[in-house]
Amino acid sequence: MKHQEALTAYIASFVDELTACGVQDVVISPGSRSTPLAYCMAEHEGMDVHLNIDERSAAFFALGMAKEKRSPVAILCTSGTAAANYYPAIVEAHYSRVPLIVLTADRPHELRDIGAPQAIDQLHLYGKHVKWFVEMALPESALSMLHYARTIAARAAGTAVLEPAGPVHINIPLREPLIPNLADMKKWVKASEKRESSIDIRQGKSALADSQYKECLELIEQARRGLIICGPMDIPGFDQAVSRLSETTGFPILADPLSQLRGSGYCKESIIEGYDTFLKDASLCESLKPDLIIRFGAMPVSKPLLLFIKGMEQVNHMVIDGGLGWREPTGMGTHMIYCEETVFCERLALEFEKERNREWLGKWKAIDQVAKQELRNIQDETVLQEGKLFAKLQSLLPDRANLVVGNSMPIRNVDTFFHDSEKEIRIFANRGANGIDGTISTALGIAASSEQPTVLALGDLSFFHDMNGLLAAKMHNLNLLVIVINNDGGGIFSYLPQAQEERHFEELFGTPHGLSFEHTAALYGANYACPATWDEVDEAISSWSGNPDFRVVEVMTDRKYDVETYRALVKHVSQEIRAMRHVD
Ligand SMILES: Cc1ncc(C[n+]2csc(CCOP(=O)(O)OP(=O)(O)O)c2C)c(N)n1
Ligand SMILES: C=C(O[C@H]1C=C[C@H](C(=O)CCC(=O)O)[C@@H](C(=O)O)[C@@H]1O)C(=O)O
Ligand SMILES: [Mg+2]
Repeated sequence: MKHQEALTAYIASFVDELTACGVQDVVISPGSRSTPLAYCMAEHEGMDVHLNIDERSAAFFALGMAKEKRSPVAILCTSGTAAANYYPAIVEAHYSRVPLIVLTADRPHELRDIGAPQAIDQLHLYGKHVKWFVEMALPESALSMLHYARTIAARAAGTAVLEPAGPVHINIPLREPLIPNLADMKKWVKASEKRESSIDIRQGKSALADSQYKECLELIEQARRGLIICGPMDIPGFDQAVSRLSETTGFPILADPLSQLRGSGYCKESIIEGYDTFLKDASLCESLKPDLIIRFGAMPVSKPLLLFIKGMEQVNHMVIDGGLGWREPTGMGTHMIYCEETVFCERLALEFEKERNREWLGKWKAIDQVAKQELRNIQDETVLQEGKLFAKLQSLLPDRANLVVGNSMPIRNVDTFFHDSEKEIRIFANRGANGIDGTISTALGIAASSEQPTVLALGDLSFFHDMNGLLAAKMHNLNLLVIVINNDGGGIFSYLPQAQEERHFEELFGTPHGLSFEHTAALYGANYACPATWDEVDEAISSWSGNPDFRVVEVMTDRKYDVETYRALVKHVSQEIRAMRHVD
């Protein structure tokens, strides 16, 4: 009895504190050692349990939920390789600053490193990819230990959301028998809350030091050809603040598809979306050289933009990072400013009420308009082509939706072709580590926590990589439109230098597999369509928009044709821009 009492009191207190600190969703994968936590979480009214059998999928599912909710989600698994399967999603959470509470049940110390079953070394299992690691003490019912359990829970939740947000790992050794007494759970929760409510771990918004403020003000005041560059980020209200900064400084905003600025009503006048295409033209880059760069968020998807910045010798390049990190791969940053991004914009925008020169902004907007106009010619394509699919997508989506985009070519096609959106589309992708794993599960986590319909667009290898993840849609009756662009392999490699070498290319990089996914859709209970014409694509997607369900739409394309079409279009864009009068 003593053992069960200690187990129940301790775990119930821990779980109650997690919910009190805002952790109200947990993705649980089945196991025995994690039994007391699973039972108490399922029993606790403040905790929603989402069962996901495959731990790799489960962790990405939680990642998607946490991204959509902008708050921490817990994951719980048993000991052994179950815990190791969490690792890919933890890496992505680390680099994309998503708060996860990783709970791994473990064998007690006497069963470690002696050949006992399902006992691996789980201490610091995820290395530097978690912000904090702790191994909890074994359960005890002393009040001080119940307070300790609460403190660990509160510290984990608080640490996960402190900037830069990220995953924290709690390893929980548990001795058999593992069944708690759920009838006593409420009693112990009450008994252990005999103290102030959960520890309040707060963080002030990082502000701008006066000395930095003065220097930023001076640099902006002196600049005549400033650029605001917004990479992947998701800060509610930032769009209005950065739009104000652009308005008062006259600086254009180069907006990555994951900046949440494309489609924002605030930035229409100053947003530039076609830069990935026209910055491929080296001579044009020269005429667009800025005298100041102010960069927010992670590094944009666009490699041409990265190369453009890398060519900026003698240009002041401010990186504004409220997450106190170092996301500066260009090597050209001159000022690393640890200030909350919206605070920075609001503080500095106020200083420039007077009218500023608009020619520079006008030049960028004119070039961008020509580029986007020419890119829209992709609509003339008659065969199924990946670029046209993304160009059409925004007209086919509902007015408010989540668009989750796979890495490799899908995110680059969104960058190139998804613009001038009049709809409220939140765009998500796993750009922390650019993995092709876990994409389906991430999208289903977003679908599970969002009120809006969710669409996933990804490649065939990315689809193959996480087919297991589809089970969550079937188990939890989730709606998701999965658009899989099947070019029978890794299309992106056809854009890379590897494609110059015929030998071994298909074997090592193209990796054709000959799969189509109709049976996969059937296995997981999804509706399925494989449109053969653009009219059928329109029907398959727009009919879903009208009545969302769980649907796989497989669009067959040709890798070689897609590269040729894209390159011809880029060339044409460049020619049209050179033909413009005042672009010197
Ligand atoms: C887990 C993981 N494995 C391998 C890679 C390397 N990689 C990047 S893109 C790519 C091919 C992706 O193919 P697909 O999803 O079909 O997209 P496509 O390039 O055809 O658009 C690969 C293997 C990766 N980024 N992540
Ligand atoms: C496939 C991998 O990722 C590579 C894919 C594309 C990148 C690239 O060069 C794209 C070119 C463009 O967008 O114009 C490449 C890079 O960033 O250098 C990535 O490494 C991979 O396995 O790394
Ligand atoms: Mg592919």
